[in-house]
Amino acid sequence: MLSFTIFSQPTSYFLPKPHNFPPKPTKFSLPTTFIKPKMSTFGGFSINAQLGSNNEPSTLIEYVGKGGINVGDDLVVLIDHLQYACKRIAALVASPYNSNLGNFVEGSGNSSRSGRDAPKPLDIVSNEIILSSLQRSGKVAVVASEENDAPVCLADDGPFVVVMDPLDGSRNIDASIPTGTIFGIYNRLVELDHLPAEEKAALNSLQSGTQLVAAGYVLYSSATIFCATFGSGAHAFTLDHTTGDFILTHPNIKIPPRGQIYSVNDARYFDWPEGLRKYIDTVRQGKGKYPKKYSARYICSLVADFHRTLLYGGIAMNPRDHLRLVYEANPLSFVAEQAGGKGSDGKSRIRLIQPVKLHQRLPLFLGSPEDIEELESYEDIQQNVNPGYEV
Ligand SMILES: O=P(O)(O)OC[C@H]1O[C@](O)(COP(=O)(O)O)[C@@H](O)[C@@H]1O
Repeated sequence: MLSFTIFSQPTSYFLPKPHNFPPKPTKFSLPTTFIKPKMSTFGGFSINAQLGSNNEPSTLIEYVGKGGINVGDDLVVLIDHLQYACKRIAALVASPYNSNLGNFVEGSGNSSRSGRDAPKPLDIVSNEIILSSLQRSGKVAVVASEENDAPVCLADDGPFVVVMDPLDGSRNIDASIPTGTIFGIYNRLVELDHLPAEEKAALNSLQSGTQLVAAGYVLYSSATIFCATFGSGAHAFTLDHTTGDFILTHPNIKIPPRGQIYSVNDARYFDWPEGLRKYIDTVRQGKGKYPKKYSARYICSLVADFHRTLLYGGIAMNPRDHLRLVYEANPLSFVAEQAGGKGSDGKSRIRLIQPVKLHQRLPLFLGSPEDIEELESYEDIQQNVNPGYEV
């Protein structure tokens, strides 16, 4: 039985606001710091506000629309609704002292997960915010979310299927640690239209990662960043709080072919297999193919760890069966590949793994191509001892 509960949520979250948040100035004049676009450089990657032909910065919607890569009107409408939802989540995570959140009991919502995995209030609210935006877009037939046991049917004739983790990393939320939304977009499989609703929703959600039309993530951190691929490179847009627009700041991201950073929860060292221990021991000592000692960075928030890896290079990994193929590994692998990187489960390319169930978990290694290849050469890198950690 499919369930979709947005109408029973506190109305304050779901007032059908007109789609004009925040109001757009008629003529936007740029602060000079934007016109002289070089802002900073990290690891050889320069962050620029890209100016369009009218000398104004390109917004996400302009970029995907007719003035940019022109992904088609339906997808533009979907992305417009998605970015709106993500701005609402950004505002919520930045200011979570909303009394309505108290109405959500930890572990409530439409998910049977419990213990460490039980959804937090902000997980549930973020899920509802995105679901209601996608429903209003009229462009989405099915949404498969981490927060719902089964896929949710929206508009029967919607051209797209969305898979998502609405708010990853939320267990750190009370410490204001970065969180993120992950999404993937597929075409609806029209050849399945004749099937019963539940069956076609499930099959539409289990498409292979190679069929993704678009994918990305939104990082909620010191900046809110919408990073996406539509199959022609990976591009990131930073939320400009003065106008409410996502501005193209990182066009055509290229991950460094090799980084000097590994990102993993190494408290699990003694549960790791021999190959993974050996790899980490080797690069820590600067004895790998790249003869410099590696550094460790681990936020324990997948989007944040992946975003850093995309910009600085190296590997973000979780070697145990924890992260989800459909709405975490596949979308992030698509972005990684479009930036010249790799997404692997330690043995195979992620996007070639056929999903068999919605919440399927697997080891995940994302990052610089040379680092991933070197790590894979140790062969025995998937952690099979997975006792169910408490924190
Ligand atoms: O406990 P581990 O293995 O370090 O896992 C941490 C990972 O789990 C996550 O919190 C995701 O877990 P959930 O999908 O259960 O929310 C990631 O953000 C993070 O990378």
